[in-house]
Amino acid sequence: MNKFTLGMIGLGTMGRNLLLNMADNDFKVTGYDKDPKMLQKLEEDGKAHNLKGFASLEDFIRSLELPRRVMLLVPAGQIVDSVIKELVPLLDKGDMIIDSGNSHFTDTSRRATELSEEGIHFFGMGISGGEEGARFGPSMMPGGDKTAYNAVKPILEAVSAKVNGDPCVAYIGPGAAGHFVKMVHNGIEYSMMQILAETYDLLKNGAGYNNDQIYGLFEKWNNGRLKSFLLEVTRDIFKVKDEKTGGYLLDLIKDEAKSKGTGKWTSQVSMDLQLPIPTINESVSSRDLSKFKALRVALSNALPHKRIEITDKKTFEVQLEQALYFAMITSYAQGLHLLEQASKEFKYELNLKEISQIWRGGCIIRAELLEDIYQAYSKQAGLPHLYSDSGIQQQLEEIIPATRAIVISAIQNGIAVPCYASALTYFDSLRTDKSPLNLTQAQRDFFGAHTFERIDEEGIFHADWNSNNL
Ligand SMILES: NC(=O)C1=CN([C@@H]2O[C@H](COP(=O)(O)OP(=O)(O)OC[C@H]3O[C@@H](n4cnc5c(N)ncnc54)[C@H](OP(=O)(O)O)[C@@H]3O)[C@@H](O)[C@H]2O)C=CC1
Ligand SMILES: O=C(CO)[C@H](O)[C@H](O)COP(=O)(O)O
Repeated sequence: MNKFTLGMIGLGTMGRNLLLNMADNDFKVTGYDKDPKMLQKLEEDGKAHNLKGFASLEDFIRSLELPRRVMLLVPAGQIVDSVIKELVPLLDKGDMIIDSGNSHFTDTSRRATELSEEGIHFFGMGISGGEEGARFGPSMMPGGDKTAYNAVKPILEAVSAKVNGDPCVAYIGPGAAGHFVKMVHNGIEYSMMQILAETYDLLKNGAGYNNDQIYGLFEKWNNGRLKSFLLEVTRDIFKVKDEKTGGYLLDLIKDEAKSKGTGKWTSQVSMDLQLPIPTINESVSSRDLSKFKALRVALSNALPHKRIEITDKKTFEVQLEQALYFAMITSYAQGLHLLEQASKEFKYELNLKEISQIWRGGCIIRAELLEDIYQAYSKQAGLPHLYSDSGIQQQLEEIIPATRAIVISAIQNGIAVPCYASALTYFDSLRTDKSPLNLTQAQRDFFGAHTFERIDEEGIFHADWNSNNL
């Protein structure tokens, strides 16, 4: 029997579609899943390619050419460890395992170390684009063992999304760099989604737009500089009707958001690295806050407020487009700043130009704006922050006044805009040459003798605050 080039474990949404994509690109691939229904579905969908699925892990492993390339697309966490445990006794030295799920980067580091002791190459790869992306061209972020990467590079490049002919996949860096970058991608994704939710709230509850009007506005914006995958799918949501009731499906969805953890992990790491990403943090908190439905309902009854309708809708639309653009720039800026810091801390050797390039196509956060970001990092590899680029600065000058107007109007009208407000405050904090944190240092020294530095003299100082000129 001719052996298979790559085997996929986990034939759910992502695994099945990525495997079909590989088969479309003439790679001889196979799959394994514990669930017989998944195997049947793979064979039905893959009839044209004679795609084979195995119900026995042993047969699946025997069917692969040496050295074996095994890709995992199973749920992240404990399941990945149990699949690896089952796999290892069946593999030989030199074989490789590619974990393409949303694994936590610290799990990836641990697994790489454990598997290298067994002589097995392991690398973690983030993949983005959802079902459609996996099937027709995702963005992929592989990191870790370069031998293993080189062995699958031609497959990954062939199946990835392409922008101007360039594949949306590149070697990200050593260790768990691939999974780290995918995690931050998801943090940016959470932020962009929350900003769009706040925009919806402003339009619906602030300015009284109906779903059709919001669809029209998003359609108009998506034809301009805001063009992005998330704006496009959000626009389409406003059109979808419920089969049962005939009403808008969106209006029937409970307002409590779930999450699988990648946004939270991004916020947790940012705190550990002391690299602030407040807008991403707010998007994580907004999902968590939404879960207190009963409390929200009780408080809205106990503390009702009247929302004032925004009447100058024309000006409001123009300003909102600018504010939305600003908040999107800031979401990327915070994520990229975190990557810069993590690269130093974890020695990931991240190339932000290349990362913005592979995010331009295939992934959930793909957007026209990434072209400007890519240009910014192409001009200056060590750009300290996205706001430091002169092209971005010109855009900021134009859009900040409108952002202020939108945030003020939201606050006056009692509409919660945590991401918009935090993005603006982040901007104001970052471009402040003199922060008020000299006072924080004085307070710390006053009550705890924690010392401070002076602006007129080198060294570490402590003052006797109680006896000084009171
Ligand atoms: N869905 C998405 O849009 C994206 C998902 N991801 C990530 O990709 C990974 C896979 O996600 P997705 O495809 O959506 O998940 P699914 O749940 O759709 O598919 C996972 C598949 O793995 C199977 N499985 C579970 N345990 C085992 C095992 N021990 N051996 C073999 N097969 C097993 C599951 O079977 P069963 O159902 O019977 O348990 C299921 O068929 C996750 O880490 C996810 O976070 C990344 C990007 C986008
Ligand atoms: O990885 C993805 C896309 O890039 C997934 O869509 C993402 O994991 C969804 O996350 P959550 O369920 O937490 O909203």
